[in-house]
Formats: sequence, C-alpha cells, structure tokens
Amino acid sequence: MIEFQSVSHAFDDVAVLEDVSLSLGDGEFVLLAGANGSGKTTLLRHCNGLLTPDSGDVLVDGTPVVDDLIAARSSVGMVFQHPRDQFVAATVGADVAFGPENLGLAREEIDRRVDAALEAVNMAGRDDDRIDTLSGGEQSRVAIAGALAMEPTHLVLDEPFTGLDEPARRSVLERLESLSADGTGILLATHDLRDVTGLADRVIAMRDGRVAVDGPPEHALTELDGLEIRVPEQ
Ligand SMILES: Nc1ncnc2c1ncn2[C@@H]1O[C@H](COP(=O)(O)OP(=O)(O)OP(=O)(O)O)[C@@H](O)[C@H]1O
Repeated sequence: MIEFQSVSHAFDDVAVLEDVSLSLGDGEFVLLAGANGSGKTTLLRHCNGLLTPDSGDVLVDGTPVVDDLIAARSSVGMVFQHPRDQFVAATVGADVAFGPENLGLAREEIDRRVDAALEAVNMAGRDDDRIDTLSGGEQSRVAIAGALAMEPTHLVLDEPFTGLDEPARRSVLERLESLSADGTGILLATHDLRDVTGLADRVIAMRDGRVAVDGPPEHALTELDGLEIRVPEQ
C-alpha cells in the first residue's frame, strides 16, 4: 500500500502539491490524470523518496518513505518520464539485468526476469543492442523492462507510452494488467486515457496540485470535463 497523507510540496515557494491525500492498494490499478503542470510527476517522485514532502507523510506498506528509503525503493518500481534518466549500462540486456543482479538473485532467475521483461515490451532477443543506438520509443521500452524485471510490489509509471508504437503499447498494457491481477499495485500517470480506463480500478485526476477527482473510472470520466484531459469517446 502507498499512502499520501496531506502531502504538500513547493518549489521555490511555489506550491506544486497541496494537501494531497490518496492511496494505492496492493493489486490496485490506478490512473493518474491531469493537465501539464498539474503536479503528477512531482507526486510520483514522492513515492520512492526522490522528493520529500514539505508537510504531510508518504508511507509505503505503513512505513514513512523518509524513515526507510531502501525499503521504499525496493518495493516501489519507477518508470521515469524521460528514459535516459534511468539507464545504468551500455547494452539492453545488461541494463535490464542490473536491478535483479543487485538483489543478489541466482543467474537463472535473473535471466528469466530479463527475458520476461523484454518480451513484455516487444524487445525479446535485443539483449546485445547498444542503448545509445536505439530509437526513443525503444529506449522507453527498455526503461519499462528495467522496472518490470525488479518485480516490485508497486509499480509507478510516468507517461510510459510516450513514443511507443501501438503493438508495444498494447503489450505493456497487457503486462500491467496481469501484474495487477497478480497483486502488484500500479500507479500510471498518463494524458492518454484511451483504452486504459477499462483496465483501471480508479482514476485520480490532479488540478493545480490538488486531487480534483478520485473514483471508479465510470464516475471519474464524467468529472474530468474542464481538466484538459483527453477523455476517450464513449
Ligand atoms: N525541480 C523543479 N523546480 C522548480 N519547479 C518545478 C520542478 N519540478 C517541477 N516544477 C514545477 O512544478 C509544476 C508541476 O510539475 P510536474 O512535472 O509535477 O507536472 P506534471 O503534471 O507531471 O506535468 P506534465 O503533464 O507536463 O508532465 C510545474 O509548474 C513545474 O514547472
């Protein structure tokens, strides 16, 4: 469970999150929507302590993130908006294997995770490709695979579909859906609610740093008018 309790955060005295309270339960699939600049990335970066609240608390499985950063970072997998932020190796296979290797897993288990993660993003067999030779969309897929290979309890993704072609987008969505069914909490920030709302248990929409809507998709979608969010045609 990830919980935000009255979290506020400002950059240079400009409030970006204001009194945000929300939760992500185990196995819950939650969409985070909101216009540009509404505070989504800032919120997600609190989930594993990349940012800390000015006031309020963020808890992962009952423990404040600030009290145990290592525990939070091993429970919460992150996919950043800009994939170059998270590459640590030169080749695809080495990069995706890096996290599981640091968990001290056996080689067969690492190889299994890398294969499954690359398959989920339609990059099977591309282990030896150099990351700096990949297209932007392919780099995004490798970044997603890196987070999937950690098999975290909660997976937080910031606009992961930017630059992905339709088969890759579908494949990643299917993987997220099956992870959620198996108990992984998914918090997915996206501008594009097309065909993802059907998979979600809840939609949370931000406006000006506050939670404007939090409810089941069928309820939330009727509330999104005026939030500059692309709503799928009914
Ligand atoms: N490190 C920072 N320093 C100063 N201001 C920042 C910083 N990070 C974010 N902001 C500001 O906080 C506000 C919210 O940004 P944030 O990236 O959280 O929004 P977002 O909802 O993720 O937007 P987008 O949909 O464009 O990705 C913006 O006005 C942004 O300029």
